[in-house]
Amino acid sequence: MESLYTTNLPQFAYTAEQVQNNEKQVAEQLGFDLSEVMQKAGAAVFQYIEHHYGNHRRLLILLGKGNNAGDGYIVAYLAQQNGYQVTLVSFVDVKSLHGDALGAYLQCQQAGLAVCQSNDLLLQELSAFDLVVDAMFGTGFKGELPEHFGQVCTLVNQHDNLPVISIDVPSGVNATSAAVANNAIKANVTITFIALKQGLLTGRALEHVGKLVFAGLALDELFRDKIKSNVTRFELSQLKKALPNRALAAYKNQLGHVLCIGGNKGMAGAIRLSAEAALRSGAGLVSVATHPDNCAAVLQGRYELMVHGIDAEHQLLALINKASVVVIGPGLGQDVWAQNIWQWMMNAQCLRLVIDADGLNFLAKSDKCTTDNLTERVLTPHAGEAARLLGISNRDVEQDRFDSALQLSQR
Ligand SMILES: NC(=O)C1=CN([C@@H]2O[C@H](COP(=O)(O)OP(=O)(O)OC[C@H]3O[C@@H](n4cnc5c(N)ncnc54)[C@H](O)[C@@H]3O)[C@@H](O)[C@H]2O)[C@@H](O)CC1
Ligand SMILES: [K+]
Repeated sequence: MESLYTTNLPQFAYTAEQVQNNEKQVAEQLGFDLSEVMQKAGAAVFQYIEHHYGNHRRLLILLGKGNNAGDGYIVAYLAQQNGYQVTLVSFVDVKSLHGDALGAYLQCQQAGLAVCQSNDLLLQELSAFDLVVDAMFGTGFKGELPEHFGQVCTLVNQHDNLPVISIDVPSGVNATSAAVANNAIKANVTITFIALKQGLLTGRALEHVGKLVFAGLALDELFRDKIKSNVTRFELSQLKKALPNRALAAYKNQLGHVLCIGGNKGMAGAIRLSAEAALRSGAGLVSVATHPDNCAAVLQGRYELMVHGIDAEHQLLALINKASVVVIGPGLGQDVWAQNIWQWMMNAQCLRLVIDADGLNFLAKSDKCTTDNLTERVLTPHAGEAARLLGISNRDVEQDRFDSALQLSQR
């Protein structure tokens, strides 16, 4: 039988809203209604279980009230039909189900599958199960988990040997912003449908997603062609393809010259690592401008580097004039030596500037960014540095990493 899922993830990612607002139209254009799409979603998850957890015969399926639960009911139905022992636990009154989720529930009911309401006794007995299917919340989730959902997620997370498959999105993860609710479930595998959700790709969400698997449900290609994505996912293999081929007769002066500025007294490591990374990723020439005390340490064992001790910032001029890309910040520090270099650089002309680490700290303290004359700038903040640059808390950044990145790019 044809595989209904793949571990080769698409390149483009979308918000939950983009998927919700467009899946119906895309499905209809292909001649499906959404209840058929739900059947396909359930079938893809069940096929994954059969292929990868086929000897895990006792399934616990945790259900909410929306269409994510609808997918869970379809998985339950298919598993029961194939001889699995299935226990369904709903955290809402099944009377509140409606639409396609209700249809999927009725399909289970007709097949004789009973649904338990969440009950403490059952939750104490997780060792009676081989696999948990998380169908509590999907793309509809925002904010914090209601307490009784959070309690069961915590319990499941504590059972290290109990694998969890999350349907579409791990419950408690916001599929758009990558914000993670308290007590969100930690999946071993998340099988996501139709289009990759951007919130599954970054930050703390990664710890909850586990292995990410994609099931296009036959809608993915049309969806991708019709809907513009604002988030592109890169894998190393794609980055390799993006690098131009080297001519056989190429020589180092034709392959770019990176200048790495940083490494204060006693902090040679970061600038050495960034310079070495530039060499390894293919730069023809790499120069380092660092504290004079670091020259020997930076050069040690990496004799391709051209290392310059900087006593006075004007010494940078000759180096910048030769560089095609300048990196400033790794191990730069915050003292007078570092400040002088930073100030000088902010008035210098260079085509491309990567600002990292202490460079970002200086940038956060500047009342205005004096690098406006530059044509290309790349900032590489972690969440803490991004928070400083935006004048917000780390938590605020983690609540929406995409929006934070967008705000930074617009400054
Ligand atoms: N037939 C369909 O529409 C299809 C739906 N799909 C599934 O449907 C999912 C989306 O379904 P829904 O839009 O119903 O949403 P969910 O099933 O993700 O969420 C259910 C409900 O939870 C509520 N909710 C959100 N945050 C909450 C919070 N913090 N506390 C309490 N309640 C909260 C929402 O208002 C929503 O009504 C997808 O993730 C996917 O699994 C797929 O099966 C494809 C087909
Ligand atoms: K889920």
